[in-house]
Amino acid sequence: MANQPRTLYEKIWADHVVEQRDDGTCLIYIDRHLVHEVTSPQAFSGLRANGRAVRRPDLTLAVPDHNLPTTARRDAAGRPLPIADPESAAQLDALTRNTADFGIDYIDALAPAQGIVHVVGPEQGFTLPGTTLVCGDSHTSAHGALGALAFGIGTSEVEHVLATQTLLLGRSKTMEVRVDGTLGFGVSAKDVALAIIGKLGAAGGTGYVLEYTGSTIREMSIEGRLTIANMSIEAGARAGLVAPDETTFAYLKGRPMAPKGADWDEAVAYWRTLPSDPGAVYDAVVTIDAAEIAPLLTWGTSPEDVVPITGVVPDPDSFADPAKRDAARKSLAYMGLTAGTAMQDVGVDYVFIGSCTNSRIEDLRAAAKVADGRHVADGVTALVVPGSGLVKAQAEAEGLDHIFISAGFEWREPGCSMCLAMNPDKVPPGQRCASTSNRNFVGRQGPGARTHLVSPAMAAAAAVTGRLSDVRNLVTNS
Ligand SMILES: CC(C)[C@H](C(=O)O)[C@@H](O)C(=O)O
Ligand code: SF4
Repeated sequence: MANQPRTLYEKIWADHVVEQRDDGTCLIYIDRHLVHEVTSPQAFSGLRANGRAVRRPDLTLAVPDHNLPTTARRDAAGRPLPIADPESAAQLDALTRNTADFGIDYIDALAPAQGIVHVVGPEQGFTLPGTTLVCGDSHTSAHGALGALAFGIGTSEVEHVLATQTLLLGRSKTMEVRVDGTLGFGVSAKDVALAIIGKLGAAGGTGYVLEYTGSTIREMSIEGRLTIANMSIEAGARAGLVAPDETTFAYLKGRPMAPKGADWDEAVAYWRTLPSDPGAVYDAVVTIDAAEIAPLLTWGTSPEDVVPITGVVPDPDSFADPAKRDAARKSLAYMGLTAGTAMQDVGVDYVFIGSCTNSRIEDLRAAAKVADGRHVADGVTALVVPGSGLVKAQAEAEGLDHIFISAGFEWREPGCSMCLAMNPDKVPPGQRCASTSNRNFVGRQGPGARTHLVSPAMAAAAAVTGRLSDVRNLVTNS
């Protein structure tokens, strides 16, 4: 059945099978491997212990992001500043040593291109359509926005890929997530991502690779697609794909690690063959009407706990499923919320604009548009953390840093920052944060921290009003 229509996932999979095993699993060739400081140290130790080399250092790229403080990295004289936390310093030193010893490309903490691994990959043109891409990090799903089959792996798999450039994998089921129509005023890719997770549930995508299709996705920038693919894992899916198109090619052309000259033309010709064939069959299909998506946010401690900003804190008793009722009760207690409270009546103490979900230039522009000419409300600490040094430089070239700083936001160095409590940027216990990141789990932003996931524009709206706010009341539709 050579001519049977195939999905994008099936095509990429078929092009990477090295060996099919009797139990149905396949040895899959891995084209790209991203490495960060948290999940790689034991993998390198394993290689050393077994006297192994990295098989394809040229297909491996390392960058520190999770542990790195986002305060100034050099003193006034330009000398590098030491990292205060000994554990972070040790992990960063280990990455520096490991990449040097094994001959791996390394964007170090002081390099202009340093940033969050999932911002850096696409930005450098390291992430390419039709490739298999892995990283010891769950949000590797982001890279699927460019049509790469990209997923997170554990540390032992990191070692396996370093040593062999392959992985033993079982096939996933496919789910089409179709979003059609025009997004309303004030509604962004983040709201689409939250709408999808709200609909699927945090486990709805388990066992599937999602493919995002439909006119809304087609019309979306790569930045927006990255936001959506990034959160695939929050719906339980291992990966999320967007078929490559002209938007993808325009984004990648000329990037430092993208193919050049005749190689580029050849690559684009291949990439054009990748989109799912008409009539290709998915194991499941979900459709969403873009016009029905409002600016959304989370109320609880799972990314599926989604409500429109015009809504209220739900009553746990309103959930049919007893497990969900119980979870909702616990969530409300943790979040310090009472059922029936209007979301817009909830005050915030912190605002975090950053993370691999929402720290690219378009995200910062959207937040700056709201911040422009306003001021962060009294008692609110607001951080803007660009996803990479290149995003930061671009934002500064556009004057966005001035807008943020004069509005009272802190303008930081790139890194994971307040997305997770692995570096000095933490939300104190009991404090509430409007955050553009992707996880609102218990303790995610610090022990006892309360997180509401929002879009960049909504985060800026919360910062300047001091409460969860409808961004549509703060910007004009022009
Ligand atoms: C630290 C890392 C392993 C982790 C992940 O896998 O995603 C982190 O990036 C996260 O977002 O929780
Ligand atoms: S920004 Fe957050 S979600 Fe992304 S890799 Fe870092 S810790 Fe994970």
